[in-house]
Amino acid sequence: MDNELADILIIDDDTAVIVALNKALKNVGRIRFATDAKQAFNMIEESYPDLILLDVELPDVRGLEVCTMLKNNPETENIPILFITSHTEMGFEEKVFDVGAADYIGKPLQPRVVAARVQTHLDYHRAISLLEKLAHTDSMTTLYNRRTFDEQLIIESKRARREQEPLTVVILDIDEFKKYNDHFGHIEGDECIKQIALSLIECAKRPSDLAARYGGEEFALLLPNTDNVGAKLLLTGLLESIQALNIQHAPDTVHDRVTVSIGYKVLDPVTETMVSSDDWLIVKEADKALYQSKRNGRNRITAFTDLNEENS
Ligand SMILES: Nc1nc2c(ncn2[C@@H]2O[C@H](COP(=O)(O)OP(=O)(O)OP(=O)(O)O)[C@@H](O)[C@H]2O)c(=O)[nH]1
Repeated sequence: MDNELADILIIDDDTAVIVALNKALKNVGRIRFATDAKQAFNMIEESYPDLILLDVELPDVRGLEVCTMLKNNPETENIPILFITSHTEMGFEEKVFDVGAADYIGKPLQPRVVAARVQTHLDYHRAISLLEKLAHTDSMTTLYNRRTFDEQLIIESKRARREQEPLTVVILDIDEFKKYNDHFGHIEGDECIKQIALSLIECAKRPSDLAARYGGEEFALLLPNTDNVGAKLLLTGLLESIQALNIQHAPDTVHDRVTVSIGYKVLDPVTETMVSSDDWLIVKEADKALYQSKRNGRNRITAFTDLNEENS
């Protein structure tokens, strides 16, 4: 919602309240309204609002239940919800906060107080979202950062074991990048890293795929539900798309265009037991495969299983 007017959803069956809130918030955001819970859920599904103002008493479902449902859904749990209420009895405030509401606004409505409270929660929500984005992404490439990769690796390896699905981890590294930097300079080096990052984003297309900058000129991919055949196909496409970038390399390099070396490991529930106490083993094995790609001449893909075959 950066630089855009906030999207505020009012859920209330009282027309007078909707009109009053609309007037109070006209400079704060773009207003949508629903008069019952069913209509509200349809509107939320259409596009997630930045903030919800919710009546305690709705014709179909109680406001507290609506709030609980939204807070139990990972897609909507972070939307701030402010209750509109004329309830003044003891314990009511606690109930509102118990179901995860951000705040409540008492009736009769005071327009300036409503606008100030809503603005405060929008600013707070915007700041938290920005901090979360900064904490999880690499600012230079917009890829996820290593911390996010590490967190997701634990989650996805647990899921793969539980659901008996394959999981592929890929590590890749730009070839002879020191020579590129030494020849063209660090600014050009950064541009080269950004272009490789874009190729990764294009190749890892599934919503569950995760592309990360793992270190300086090193990247990682986490590909849930991807077996060896799928991994090979995707990585061959990646190698080709990086070759197609046609970035001239420094003199005295093995390849005259910028290339990458790739190593990967598939945890396959059919061929091996996935019980391992070391979540990082899969990364270490993908890394070993990467170094085999380097040793074999770079600009190539090596699976960890290929190493075992080479050694046998
Ligand atoms: N421009 C730029 N360079 C970086 C960045 N991060 C790491 N590097 C450079 O990447 C280079 C990596 O060099 P090495 O680890 O020696 O490996 P290499 O030259 O790529 O050789 P191989 O990995 O064996 O193919 C170093 O010169 C780092 O300074 C970055 O963010 N920007």
